[in-house]
Amino acid sequence: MDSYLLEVKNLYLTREGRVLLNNVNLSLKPGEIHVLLGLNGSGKSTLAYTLMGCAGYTPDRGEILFEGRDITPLSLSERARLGITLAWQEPARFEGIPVGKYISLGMKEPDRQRVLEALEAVALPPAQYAYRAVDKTLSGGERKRIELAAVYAMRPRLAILDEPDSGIDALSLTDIEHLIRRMAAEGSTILLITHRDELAEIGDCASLMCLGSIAFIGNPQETRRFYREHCRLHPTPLELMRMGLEQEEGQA
Ligand SMILES: Nc1ncnc2c1ncn2[C@@H]1O[C@H](COP(=O)(O)OP(=O)(O)OP(=O)(O)O)[C@@H](O)[C@H]1O
Repeated sequence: MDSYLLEVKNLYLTREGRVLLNNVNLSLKPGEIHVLLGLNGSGKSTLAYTLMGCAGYTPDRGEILFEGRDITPLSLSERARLGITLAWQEPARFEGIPVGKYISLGMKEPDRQRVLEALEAVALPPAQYAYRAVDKTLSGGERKRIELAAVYAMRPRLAILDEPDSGIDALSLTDIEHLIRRMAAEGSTILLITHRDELAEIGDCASLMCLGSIAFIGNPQETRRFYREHCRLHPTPLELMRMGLEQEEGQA
């Protein structure tokens, strides 16, 4: 029997009368890179916040298991202590502190060498960036890379990366891919959230989220194809039903 690092079972979340997560089921094996694709507004970030235990994202029903343990009742900081981390879509601003210090905030023990490695891993030359202040003179893409460096530096058990590619140019997309592979090689399990289907190729497995549900799970090529053929912003009920049928046929 497979043992999973993360198992999401029958997760539902309703906010302001809207069902944002609708019976989500997802399993990640240790060391796996799992890509979660989906259009804008399909519920990817909502799932990320719910997995992380963010305030206001307590599920109505369902379970989140981490190494077989039910972590659904745990707070964000308790989950962080288990080694779960979320790289936000909009990186947090700690105005004024040096970049190197910011990167070391989440590390169990200060390790200057690891901070420098983390900056190199996101292609930011340490000599230029380690002592520079985290402030509005950094570009959006630089902030994003610093956030990723901080996640890398802390060696998380599970890293939830919410659109690490947004605001980053095509050239540095390669750096991001490289970083994600490196994290996985060092033992982190990755849930990579994106709506750029070309990024799915770095996954061991890929899922597609649609209207708060997982509409398809397969290998990256299958999921990409399904995404390209079926996903548009407002699928009709008939299209949704067809998606369900095709997924079932694919699994039969
Ligand atoms: N706190 C909230 N209250 C009500 N609706 C919300 C709340 N948070 C998110 N939503 C809605 O839930 C839906 C899913 O949003 P979410 O941010 O999870 O989508 P997403 O797939 O991450 O989209 P994107 O790719 O644009 O980041 C959207 O329609 C959004 O407006």
